[in-house]
Amino acid sequence: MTPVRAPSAVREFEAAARARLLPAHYDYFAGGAGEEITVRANEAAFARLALLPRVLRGTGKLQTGVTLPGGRAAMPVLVAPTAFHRLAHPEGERATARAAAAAETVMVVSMAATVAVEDVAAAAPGGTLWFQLYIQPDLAFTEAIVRRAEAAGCTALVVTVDSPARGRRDRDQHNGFDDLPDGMCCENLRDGDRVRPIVMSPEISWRHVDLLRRMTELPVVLKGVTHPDDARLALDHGVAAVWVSNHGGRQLDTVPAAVDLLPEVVAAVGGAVPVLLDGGIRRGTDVVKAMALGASAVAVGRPVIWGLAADGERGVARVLGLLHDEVEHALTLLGVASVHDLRPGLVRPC
Ligand SMILES: Cc1cc2nc3c(=O)[nH]c(=O)nc-3n(C[C@H](O)[C@H](O)[C@H](O)COP(=O)(O)O)c2cc1C
Ligand SMILES: CCCCCCCCCCC(=O)C(=O)O
Repeated sequence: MTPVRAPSAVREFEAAARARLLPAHYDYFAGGAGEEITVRANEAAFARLALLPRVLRGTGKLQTGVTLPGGRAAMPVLVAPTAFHRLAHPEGERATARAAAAAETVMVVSMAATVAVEDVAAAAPGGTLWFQLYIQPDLAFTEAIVRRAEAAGCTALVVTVDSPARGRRDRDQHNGFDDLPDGMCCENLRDGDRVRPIVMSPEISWRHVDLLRRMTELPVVLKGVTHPDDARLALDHGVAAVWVSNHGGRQLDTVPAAVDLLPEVVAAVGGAVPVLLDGGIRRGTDVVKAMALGASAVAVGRPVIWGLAADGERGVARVLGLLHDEVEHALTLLGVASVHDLRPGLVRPC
């Protein structure tokens, strides 16, 4: 009998995950807004970028660690906030957090997590957690959530600003996916004996970012910036980092690929704060391309879900391990010793 091999590339986890997930749940994780043009563009844009290695650089020991406002990570790949991990695996966000801590990277806990942020933190003592927030129009409730994140030991707040409304997800509408199974809920939305719905409000504005900054000492990272003018405004409003993201193509369809937006945002930020990026990262070569174009670190959403659904904590650990190994391998072949030495000249369109 032919032995079944463990996936040797991140992309292989998707098939393993799909085989284990209910079809409607697979569609929720994999899908995006509208025609999913942006979903596809995110990955395709990396394929259109070529790497141009240098030779005989005597690089020796490699350096993949990065220091960010909310702490240090041993690899430049963070776990992006994604909702509903218990749909993928019974251990849910606990398993993800353990794997992220073992990889010594940051896990951004979604406000829509199916395990409470306190329990995620308890599952992975010593891990670095950031908390992702959708600012709720009820500011007292927003503040209560921020206090929980602080008390749980989160070291940064990631405020998602690309969601003044929910994306139109055709797959979810077709599948009638509009509720979580019994016994599962957004645990961070508990308010006394009820669980509030997440409100995505078009009324949220820069004024709320200012309010939030006054509410907490935690560094505020703005996730979902695509326009360079917004990156400049973010600096005016004192954010600690700008996160370029089109939400994995799940919000406004036909927004350009995230990596194509990166250079203009990096230029607008001008080194004042770190710039993070997510969307379509599936290989170590994608990571080094993004960093060569100015990202301080990147994050992965779906790859973590695929690892979790395929094999729980072990699957997430393998996904993160593969990406780490591939980053090191790409650095070696590029003739670059440190992720901090990646420069735009190493990348060109093809
Ligand atoms: C299933 C799923 C759920 C997500 N949930 C959230 C969320 O709760 N909060 C958030 O800010 N972004 C959320 N995102 C967006 C991710 O943080 C990230 O921007 C995106 O997944 C990156 O693209 P990638 O999946 O190609 O890596 C979600 C993405 C997916 C795929
Ligand atoms: C269970 C039915 C859907 C409820 C929608 C809540 C959205 C939570 C935010 C998750 C997210 O950002 C995403 O991209 O999905």
